[in-house]
Amino acid sequence: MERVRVALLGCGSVGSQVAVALAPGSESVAELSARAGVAIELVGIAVRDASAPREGVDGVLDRALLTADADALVTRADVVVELVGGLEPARSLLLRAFEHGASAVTGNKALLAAHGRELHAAADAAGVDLYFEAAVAGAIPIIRPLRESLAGDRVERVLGIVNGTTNYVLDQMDSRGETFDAAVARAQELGFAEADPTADVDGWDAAAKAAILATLAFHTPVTIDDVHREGIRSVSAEDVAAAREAGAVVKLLAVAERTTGVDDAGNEVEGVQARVHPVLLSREHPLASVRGAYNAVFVEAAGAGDLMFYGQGAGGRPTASAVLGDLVTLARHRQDGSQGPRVLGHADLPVLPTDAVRTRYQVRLVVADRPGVLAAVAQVFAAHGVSIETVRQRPSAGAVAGEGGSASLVVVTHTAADAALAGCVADLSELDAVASVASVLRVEGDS
Ligand SMILES: NC(=O)c1ccc[n+]([C@@H]2O[C@H](COP(=O)([O-])OP(=O)(O)OC[C@H]3O[C@@H](n4cnc5c(N)ncnc54)[C@H](O)[C@@H]3O)[C@@H](O)[C@H]2O)c1
Ligand SMILES: N[C@@H](CCO)C(=O)O
Ligand code: NA
Repeated sequence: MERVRVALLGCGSVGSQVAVALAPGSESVAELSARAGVAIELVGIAVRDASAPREGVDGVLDRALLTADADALVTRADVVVELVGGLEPARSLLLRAFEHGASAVTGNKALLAAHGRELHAAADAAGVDLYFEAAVAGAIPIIRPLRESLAGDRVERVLGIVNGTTNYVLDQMDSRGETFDAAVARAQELGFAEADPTADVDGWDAAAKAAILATLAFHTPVTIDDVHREGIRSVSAEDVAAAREAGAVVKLLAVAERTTGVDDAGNEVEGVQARVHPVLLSREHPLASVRGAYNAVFVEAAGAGDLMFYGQGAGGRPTASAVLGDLVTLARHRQDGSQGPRVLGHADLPVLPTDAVRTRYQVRLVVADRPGVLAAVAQVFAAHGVSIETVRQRPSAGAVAGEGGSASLVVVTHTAADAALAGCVADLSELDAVASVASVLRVEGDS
């Protein structure tokens, strides 16, 4: 093969950076071609409006490369780089590319989390590659480590801070004492958060990434519908302040793990679980040090032990770095006729239902400081079969310390099922001695 023809679909934040790096005649494309061992040739860029001005691209690239006909463009390529986002037409364009024998690179987590199984199967059937390093944690190499470097190990658990917007918001609440609304507004001003921050703050973006991480880590197709999802809207400034006092931090984590649960037929089985929710994390945990809009993925493997991957999870240039890395690999594969490792095809674990989630919990109560209260509270946990790990008591903020006042009681449980915990909370609220259940948070790492 003398050259690898590349079709770029989409010329937005990420696509425009990829386009500039592949500009015909540029030093950068010459360098990428040298690394690939074959000439990389950009043959076209599909956009919505081929006549619209394009900042950053006009003057760098020949406008004749722009086309509004993505369907035709994919049939002229050896590698298609999909950066339009969304489910359609991205899905159909990739399937069409595979039918025509092209490989593909995508950064589209939403598409992979919904239709990954179909797309991987279509690529396998066509004998071509589908690479997607940019889809999880942007620039951070995490797909390739899971797919290739750890192929000889047994991954037990993956914990990720995979959404920069929510990490920025929680970090502002922690470091500046801001409210959730003020922190979201600041993230929007700085361009981290979208005008409609739903996909980020409600955990949709992280859930798509959790599905992809779980699929790779456990060789089992996991979709976004399989992911238990809670966002960060319920996290209050008081939760974050209380966490800080207790030497912990609140983070939105994507968790993919090999665990046991109860399947739909009521049997205890080993399986895969994927979930996204806020957690209380000890400041000792490596993920607690991930500040601002940065991302990190923490992998627990049987042989390797703990690994952590850290860096920028978003932004045009950082994300384009991951896309271009995939492109160089696929160009090499086209040149030597090889193919990357299969993603699916050796599934061995069932995906556990989302209501089978079991985690540790921290329950913060405001209680009367008088005899018998602790025993009454402990009795509620016992009645629901929830085992207590630690109990801490201190005077409530503003309350007079000592007997007769009110106290803040912080109970951390061992692993418990959601339903059992919900039963505890309902019964605790009914106790005379309990003024309020101030917060309920899941716990990861040592408390
Ligand atoms: N921006 C990031 O930081 C980031 C990080 C990781 C992954 N990603 C993923 O990369 C992809 C692209 O993201 P982005 O931030 O560049 O988005 P973007 O919205 O900036 O760019 C997408 C571009 O595609 C164009 N487009 C949409 N439909 C089209 C079609 N049918 N034909 C031609 N063009 C079309 C849009 O007009 C837009 O210019 C998405 O899947 C996103 O999830 C982005
Ligand atoms: N909105 C995402 C961008 C990368 O997917 C984030 O905040 O991390
Ligand atoms: Na990545």
